[in-house]
Amino acid sequence: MKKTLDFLSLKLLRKIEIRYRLINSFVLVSLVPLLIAGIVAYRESSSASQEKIRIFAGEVVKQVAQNMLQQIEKIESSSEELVVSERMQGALSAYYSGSESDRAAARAGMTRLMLENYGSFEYINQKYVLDRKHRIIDSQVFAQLGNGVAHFADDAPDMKGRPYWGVYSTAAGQKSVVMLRDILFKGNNRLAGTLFIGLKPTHFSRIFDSVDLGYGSRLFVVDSRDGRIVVSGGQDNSDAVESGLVAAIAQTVANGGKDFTSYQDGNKKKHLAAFAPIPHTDWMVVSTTPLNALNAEVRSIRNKIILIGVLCFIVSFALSFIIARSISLPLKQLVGVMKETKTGNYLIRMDYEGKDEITVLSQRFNEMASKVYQHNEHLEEQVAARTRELELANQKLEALSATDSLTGIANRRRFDEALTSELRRAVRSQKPLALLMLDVDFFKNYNDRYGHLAGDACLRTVAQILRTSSRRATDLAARYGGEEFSIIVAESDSERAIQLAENIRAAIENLHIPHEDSPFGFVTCSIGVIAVQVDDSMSTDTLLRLADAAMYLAKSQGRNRVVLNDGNDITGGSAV
Ligand SMILES: Nc1nc2c(ncn2[C@@H]2O[C@H](COP(=O)(O)OP(=O)(O)OP(=O)(O)O)[C@@H](O)[C@H]2O)c(=O)[nH]1
Repeated sequence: MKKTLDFLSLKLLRKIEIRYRLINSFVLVSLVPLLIAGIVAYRESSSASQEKIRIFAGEVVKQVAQNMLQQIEKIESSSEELVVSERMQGALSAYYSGSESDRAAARAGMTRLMLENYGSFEYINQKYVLDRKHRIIDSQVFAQLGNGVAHFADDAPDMKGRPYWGVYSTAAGQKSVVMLRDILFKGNNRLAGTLFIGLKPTHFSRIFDSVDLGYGSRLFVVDSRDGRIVVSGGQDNSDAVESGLVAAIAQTVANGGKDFTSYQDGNKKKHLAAFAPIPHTDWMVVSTTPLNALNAEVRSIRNKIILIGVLCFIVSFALSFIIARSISLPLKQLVGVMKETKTGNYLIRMDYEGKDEITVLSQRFNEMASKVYQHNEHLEEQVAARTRELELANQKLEALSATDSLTGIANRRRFDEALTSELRRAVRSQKPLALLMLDVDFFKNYNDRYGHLAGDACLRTVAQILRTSSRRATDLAARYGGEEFSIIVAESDSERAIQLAENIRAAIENLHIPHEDSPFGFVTCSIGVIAVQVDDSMSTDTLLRLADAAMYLAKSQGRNRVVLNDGNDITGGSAV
């Protein structure tokens, strides 16, 4: 059970978008009960209408049959007195056995008798006495009428003493409801004649003329032997009923049914029929109701239900659409902004106005996005700070790697790089490049006398002089190694280079740093100078070698002096 539920709710339904799930559920919830109620109501009201007509029409036909019987019995009982009356019996005896004058008198007597008995009844339009051969015993009657009446009487079944009721139509089409009654001689019980009483059909139809069952119902009396309509109500002028009706009644009666049946007419349309037999006759009072008309009311209810259903569908669809939208749209928005964060955009925010779960979710998302954004910002700041620190450290490292730790001026590495690039530049610019090589005189002695630390201090002082002397941006003073220093002087001719070297030498000398183990009595230096027009063939080694040679020449010439090597020969300087 749980598995099925999980499969339906967590797997199958989740393949459908939320809004479609919601719309479907709304529509189902609103329509299914309505449909069920509608179908039930339709069925109920349909069978209720049929039941109503069954009871109502059943009662009506019974009542009409009752009233018809009363009328029939009334006619029958009055006729019974007439046929046994002395005047009728005497007139008939005279008719059969008297002379011609007696027969004529009998005819006249019977005519009078009939007039006296029935003349005052407006609803009786035919009143004859027929002889044994069914001829009308009245000389006034037309032969054609006489023949019709005779045929009618001939065709009537033997009712074994009871009156027969049938429908007689004249040649002119006038219809009468006729009672035929045998007249017997009282003395010998032999047949003397037949009483023919024709009544206007309206005499019976007025009984139910005013009865209206509604639903297009018809009410009539039918002869069950031939299906002919005896009398019918209202404007109904039909002569006979549909054949299906009589058969259906006969079938129903044969199956034990008493008062209700249904049948199909020639157009295959179904009708309901209530019937009630009129005792002592072959007649039935029948009421028929077309099922179609009966269901019209029900159909109208059904149509109303359909209309309400459609309206409910539209309303529920609109409602469910709005509600589904209120859920799915913010969810979609949420999914959208979440996707956006994949690109790193954490400044995006959800709009939230409401009190539902999605609002809470949106708020939480916004808070989370803010936090992530702040965290990222902080992280970026940290990274930037670290990068700056790293750059500074790198710069420091770079400076350190290019600086001599003792003197603070450029070291040998830095010097080599600078010399290489200045050499290239000088080749390109075709301007002279000068190089000074400086060595502290008798420095071993200085160390030995004053100690290594004093030696270091001395080297720092010399370096300071070099730094302050090489003020041009392109000049570079470096510790070449030990107590040796070098200065690159770019774009400089020998004159300026010698001048610079001389300034340095003099500056060191003028410091008068005591050096008791030097013939000068204080710290001095020897400087070799080169100032050359360089070309592609020249290397840094060549330059250094030339400068070195000049410097050693200065040493060999007595120290504390500047010697120029112009590339051709070495020009010895002298102590100033
Ligand atoms: N205090 C100190 N002494 C150093 C340093 N580097 C080299 N020296 C010393 O410098 C001295 C160089 O001596 P030498 O090359 O023999 O030459 P000199 O004594 O200067 O004599 P000349 O160069 O011929 O005038 C050595 O005694 C080294 O120990 C240093 O960083 N600090």
